[in-house]
Amino acid sequence: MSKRGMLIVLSGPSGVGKGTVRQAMLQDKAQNFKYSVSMTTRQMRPGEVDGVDYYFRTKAEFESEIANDGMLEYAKYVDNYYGTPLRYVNETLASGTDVFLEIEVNGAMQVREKCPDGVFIFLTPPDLVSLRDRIVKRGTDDEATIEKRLEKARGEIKMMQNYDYAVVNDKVGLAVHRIEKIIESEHLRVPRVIDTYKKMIGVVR
Ligand SMILES: Nc1ncnc2c1ncn2[C@@H]1O[C@H](COP(=O)(O)OP(=O)(O)OP(=O)(O)O)[C@@H](O)[C@H]1O
Ligand SMILES: Nc1nc2c(ncn2[C@@H]2O[C@H](COP(=O)(O)O)[C@@H](O)[C@H]2O)c(=O)[nH]1
Repeated sequence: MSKRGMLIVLSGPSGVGKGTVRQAMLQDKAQNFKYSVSMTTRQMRPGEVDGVDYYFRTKAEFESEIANDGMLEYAKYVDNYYGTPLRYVNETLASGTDVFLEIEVNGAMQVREKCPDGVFIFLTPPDLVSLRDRIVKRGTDDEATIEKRLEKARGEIKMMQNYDYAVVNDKVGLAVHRIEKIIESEHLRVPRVIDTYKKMIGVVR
């Protein structure tokens, strides 16, 4: 039986750079995880592609997925639904491949309940001024939305205590390196490798 994949959850306030870091990690051919594309009811931003950046759905479609138990987790964030389709995560983990979720804190806590052996990483900004700068420079949100996102950021940063690791995104390359080290170490944790060694002991005897 092949070993089950590891679930990696990355959270952090809006604009901290989760998407940027994840994309940089996906460029690294040595990384062997699949990104789980989320579902959302928010408007598509210029350049975003349905099925790549998100599955863009209506509120009714999203609520029907919830009713059909199709979501691993979901949350409302700044007036829209966001959630993780369950089937892709289950199938990918079962095939032995790691799955990477990039989700906000309330959804992450739902995942924590359901998958306590996941690895929960919180990406932090160096400070709140840099966070604001990043959201403003990204240019995807109007002033009112930026304020709502920043207001949420303080509460989200408090939730860091519920995560296993905190990684500062000062420089993208450094943040990527830190997360890659975490993933590498997590793969070596005894509960994850014990089955392999049990087999070895069986052969020795
Ligand atoms: N280390 C960094 N230094 C400076 N700018 C950065 C850094 N990391 C990301 N950025 C910039 O910050 C902006 C926000 O990044 P990104 O969209 O990846 O954030 P996010 O956390 O995924 O946001 P959201 O949760 O809203 O989707 C982008 O313009 C990105 O280029
Ligand atoms: N609980 C979930 N949160 C998610 C998911 N996908 C993305 N997100 C988070 O939503 C906010 C806003 O994202 P944006 O693309 O509108 O800037 C951000 O914190 C994302 O990480 C999900 O499936 N579940």
